[in-house]
Amino acid sequence: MPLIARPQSGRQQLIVAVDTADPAAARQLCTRLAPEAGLLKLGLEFFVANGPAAIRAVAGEAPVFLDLKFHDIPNTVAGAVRSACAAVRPAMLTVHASGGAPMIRAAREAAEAAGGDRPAVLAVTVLTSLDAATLSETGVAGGPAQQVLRLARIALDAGADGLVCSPHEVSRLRDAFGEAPMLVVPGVRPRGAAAGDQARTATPAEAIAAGADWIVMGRPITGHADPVAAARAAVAEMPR
Ligand SMILES: O=C(O)c1cc(=O)[nH]c(=O)n1[C@@H]1O[C@H](COP(=O)(O)O)[C@@H](O)[C@H]1O
Repeated sequence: MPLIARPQSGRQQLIVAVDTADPAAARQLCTRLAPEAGLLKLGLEFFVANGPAAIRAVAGEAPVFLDLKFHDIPNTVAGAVRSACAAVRPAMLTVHASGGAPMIRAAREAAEAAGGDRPAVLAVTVLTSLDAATLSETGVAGGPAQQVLRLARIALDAGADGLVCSPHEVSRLRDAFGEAPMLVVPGVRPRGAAAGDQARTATPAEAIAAGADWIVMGRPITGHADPVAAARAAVAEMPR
């Protein structure tokens, strides 16, 4: 069962996060941006408002990254992965690495059992919105980089195909785990763009140079007056 191919370079490495509850706006963004990107990411905001059938309706034939960040007991996550595979046929989906090894294993097994082209199971490590102080309030000592490495080891040993991390941890993950894990990297901001609620950020050029396979960008593209031009500018920045 083939997984999504690792992108070579350029626009294949861009994932656009289409975060809106409005199906007409989502459809317009997807139609305009699918030719500019490797995947379209649809997540909680769109899914909760519109459901799984609407994801296929707005994305068409474009590969979809279904970002619902499952985090529950293994049986429930396995069921959610089965349902997601049947309803959306995503190329990628997310679970929280902090759900632990049995949960991640259950997600991988459910993805394998779905048949056809199974989705890549990505484990979200430490959210890019968390800085060291906010993370430590949750009881995690040692800072984001240490926690990302800890969760990455658990996730990869339990069968995750890849990891979601901030640009700040990419080179450390490559040093520790080599080329094998797919690294999907949000928290990416062109120079001068508003960080918003993102805490651990870098530019598209920095994230790709550090070893990201894909970068995820939402608002700097979808909130731009010309989303196609913003997507092309991000791709133009990437080292080849
Ligand atoms: O799993 C994700 O994609 C994700 C993980 C993470 O740690 N941080 C993060 O921002 N994301 C997602 O990446 C996208 C970033 O959007 P912007 O901040 O608008 O570029 C959002 O859809 C987030 O849900």
